[in-house]
Amino acid sequence: MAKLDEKLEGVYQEVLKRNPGEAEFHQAVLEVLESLGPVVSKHPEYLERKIIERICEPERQIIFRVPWQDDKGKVHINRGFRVEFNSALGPYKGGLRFHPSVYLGIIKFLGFEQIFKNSLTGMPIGGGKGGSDFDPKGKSDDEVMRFCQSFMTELYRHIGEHTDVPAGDIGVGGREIGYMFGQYKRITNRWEAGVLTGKGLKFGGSLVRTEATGYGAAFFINEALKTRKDSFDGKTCLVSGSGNVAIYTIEKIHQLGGRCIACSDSNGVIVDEKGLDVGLIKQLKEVERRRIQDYASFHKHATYVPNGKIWEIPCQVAMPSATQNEINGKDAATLVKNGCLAVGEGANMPTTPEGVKVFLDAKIVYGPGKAANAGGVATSALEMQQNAQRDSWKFDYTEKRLEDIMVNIHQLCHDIAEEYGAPGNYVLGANIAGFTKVADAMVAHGLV
Ligand SMILES: NC(=O)C1=CN([C@@H]2O[C@H](COP(=O)(O)OP(=O)(O)OC[C@H]3O[C@@H](n4cnc5c(N)ncnc54)[C@H](OP(=O)(O)O)[C@@H]3O)[C@@H](O)[C@H]2O)C=CC1
Ligand SMILES: O=C(O)CCC(=O)C(=O)O
Repeated sequence: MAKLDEKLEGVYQEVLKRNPGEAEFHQAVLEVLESLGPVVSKHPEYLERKIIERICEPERQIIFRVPWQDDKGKVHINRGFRVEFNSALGPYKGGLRFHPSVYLGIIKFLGFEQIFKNSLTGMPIGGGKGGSDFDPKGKSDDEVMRFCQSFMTELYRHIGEHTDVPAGDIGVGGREIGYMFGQYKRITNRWEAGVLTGKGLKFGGSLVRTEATGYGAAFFINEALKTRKDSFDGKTCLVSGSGNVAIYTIEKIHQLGGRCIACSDSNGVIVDEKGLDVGLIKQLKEVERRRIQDYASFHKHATYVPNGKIWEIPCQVAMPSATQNEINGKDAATLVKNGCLAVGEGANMPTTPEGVKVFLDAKIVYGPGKAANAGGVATSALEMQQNAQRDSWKFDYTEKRLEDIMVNIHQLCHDIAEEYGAPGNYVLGANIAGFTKVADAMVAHGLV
């Protein structure tokens, strides 16, 4: 682990003291602070004005009760969160996660990452994140609807197209966004498309938003491979998860000439050496809401490995697209030993600090989540633009906008890494580029 600059060490110790028990948040903060030593030497005003302390302290944290009834009439109480982290560049923007593991520390790490990611997109969006410890798995549509309505019955008073614009994340897709939009409209009596993104295409959604995070991550790694005179062509790839990000990462890798041979869920891994059948995965996961295990009953040549470890399968490109800390130091060493040339993070913070060190030391291509998966939120900002114009753009045009944004993000991270004497280090490039823009805006806004 890099040693922190003395002044930044003080900031970090304060973060630990003020936010006890929030391990994921501590991890996300430390990773950013490790990159900022040379920045604060060059810009002492950031320290004088306590910009870093301010960035580490959310502007507002909302925690609320979410009561709902299941189909049998039994009452359940979940906890809802929205952390409005930083609005220096625009309204708070970031997804909602519904997963039983959710607690304040996870929402804060995600919200903190979102500040820098959103800055990298070049769009006018601040950082925020929210969610609940509600588990949508195994719930009926009606149960999910009642939960979403109860969740929005509190959340509506904190959000708005110029204030805070939530979207999806783990466990929150088009169905959940639709129910929440309906409840927002009902409570406020406003048809305000820009209040949520990831909406259905018939009521203000944008083409390409569904595909954007996965496609964007593949575009980013494609750019990084080009700097090494390489491409996806003919590469064997692994993509963890089998949700929104995973599905469209696989699809774009195939379009770019690679072959994904495995994906996963929290129960196991599916391996298809012929290349995964994306159409089948979409049908199983998006339409029928089944488990990835069922893939093997449609393709007899594929194998399902219960509790399998996807990172043990030899590959040239790995795209973790499930959840945080899914690649540890040992997994990273295995990937590198097996010939992996590039890792692109579709998920947020999927690699532990030990794993990141392995990738950086090995000097393979390593695209950290806040840069590589920024295509989702960038396309959400494009959805906001279309809503503001009361317009809807064509698929090809919107996809080209996404690709251009990802090419720019790659270039920015690449150039900043070179400028700071660490060529090829996209972690440093993303942290410094993302941070500097927010910090300069905060300086300009005065002490707020
Ligand atoms: N959706 C978006 O636009 C964006 C998402 N991200 C990040 O991408 C990642 C995936 O999100 P998304 O695809 O939207 O979510 P989905 O809910 O669509 O899919 C999540 C996938 O990851 C697996 N998964 C989730 N939690 C765990 C866990 N604790 N252990 C093992 N597997 C797990 C799920 O398996 P199972 O069904 O078994 O739980 C599922 O296959 C997250 O890190 C998210 O923060 C980043 C940027 C934008
Ligand atoms: O589209 C959005 O607003 C949020 C996407 C998101 O949650 C993320 O980038 O992690």
